Amino acid sequence: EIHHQNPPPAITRFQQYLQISSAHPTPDYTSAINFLTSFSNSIPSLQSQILYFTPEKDKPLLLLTWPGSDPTLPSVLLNSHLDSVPADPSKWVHPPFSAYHSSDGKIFARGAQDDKCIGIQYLEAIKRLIEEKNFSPLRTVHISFVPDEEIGGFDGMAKFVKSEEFKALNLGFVLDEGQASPGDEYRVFYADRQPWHIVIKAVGMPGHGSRMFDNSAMENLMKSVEVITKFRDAEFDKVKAGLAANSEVISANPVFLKAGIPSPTGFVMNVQPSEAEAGFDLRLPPTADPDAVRRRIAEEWAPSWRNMSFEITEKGPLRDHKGRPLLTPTNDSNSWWSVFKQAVTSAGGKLAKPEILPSTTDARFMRQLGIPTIGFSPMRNTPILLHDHNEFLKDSVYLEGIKVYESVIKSLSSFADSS
Ligand code: MET
Ligand SMILES: [Zn+2]
Ligand SMILES: [Zn+2]
Repeated sequence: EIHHQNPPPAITRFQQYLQISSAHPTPDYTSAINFLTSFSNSIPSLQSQILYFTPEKDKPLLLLTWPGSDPTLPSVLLNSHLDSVPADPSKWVHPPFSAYHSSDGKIFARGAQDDKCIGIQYLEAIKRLIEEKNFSPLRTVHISFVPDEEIGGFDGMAKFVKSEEFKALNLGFVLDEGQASPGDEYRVFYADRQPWHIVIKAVGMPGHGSRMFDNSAMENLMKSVEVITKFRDAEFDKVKAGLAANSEVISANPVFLKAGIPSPTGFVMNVQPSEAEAGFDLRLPPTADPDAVRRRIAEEWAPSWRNMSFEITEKGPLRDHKGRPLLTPTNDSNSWWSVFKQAVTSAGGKLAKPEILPSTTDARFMRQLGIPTIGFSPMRNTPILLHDHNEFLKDSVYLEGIKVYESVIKSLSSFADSS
């Protein structure tokens, strides 16, 4: 039972972090970093530094370090991102940056699940291990708060992993964000799907709105949209038939359509335009063959014989430097996994069968370097609301997550035998 008049300090701090708007397109990174730095300064033995990877120094990355007693051992990184996707206040029952605490314990805010919860839970867990349990780690533990994850991470984690500072961390294992679990078991992720942004463009004959003719830009675009929709349905049918999980097929979802000749009242209605385009968000599971997808796009989705062209923007790596898919083993061959799993169990939690994440995180940049990385956000009995209106997390679930991290951080940082 959480008292609303006098909530525990951990709840108040979570609300304070949520009240800082770090939503795109204008994330307030400075306030977020100031808040986190001042909290971290109040925890003994945590060191902090701010790194920048853009010349404008407008995208800070906060790196905290809890030194272990044996700094020669590979260290543990706990990662989260500072930013969030935008929120349209008119679609929310409570303002998205109010962190409103309802009488049934829900804390409403953009970022409550994705992923400000885990960033500050890491710190609360470390604070308790130091102040209440008098625990000191064998391995060094690093905590990173990175910018720009939601826009691809290119000025954030993608640059960080290439830096000297990153190499010096000598990482053995990374925890990054996962997703909420509607059931009793925590979900856990060993891979991500990789995003490709596809824009297809059609050109064609312009003409009077009344004329029937072949090869208009609109006709060409709509034929392609039909072909892509068929592909989408076939992939989705595998999921509906129970043959594959959502995250094990290729998703191809339309995200914009752009055509027509603007006029002061809307669009010119009696002219058939000579250009039209559409955008798709594709997500490829690690098992997908990227060359086959590229061929399909060129030959079927945007064939030049239909006056189509296309652009593929691959938002991150699909393979490591040895050409292997980006997967972290979740079996006994990975002793980090065994330690992690045991720690969740001893905190009273249970892990669901490890999954591929349907969306994409910064974990891909660490996995590309061959560093074992697990996606995990300890939220169970919680609806999946990331990027949705009215995103919330229950206070009790949030506090339970801190206990899980206490156990996980303690075990990972005490783990003596690295293989
Ligand atoms: C485009 S990189 C990933 C951004 C975001 N996390 C997503 O899954 O959509
Ligand atoms: Zn997100
Ligand atoms: Zn996220």
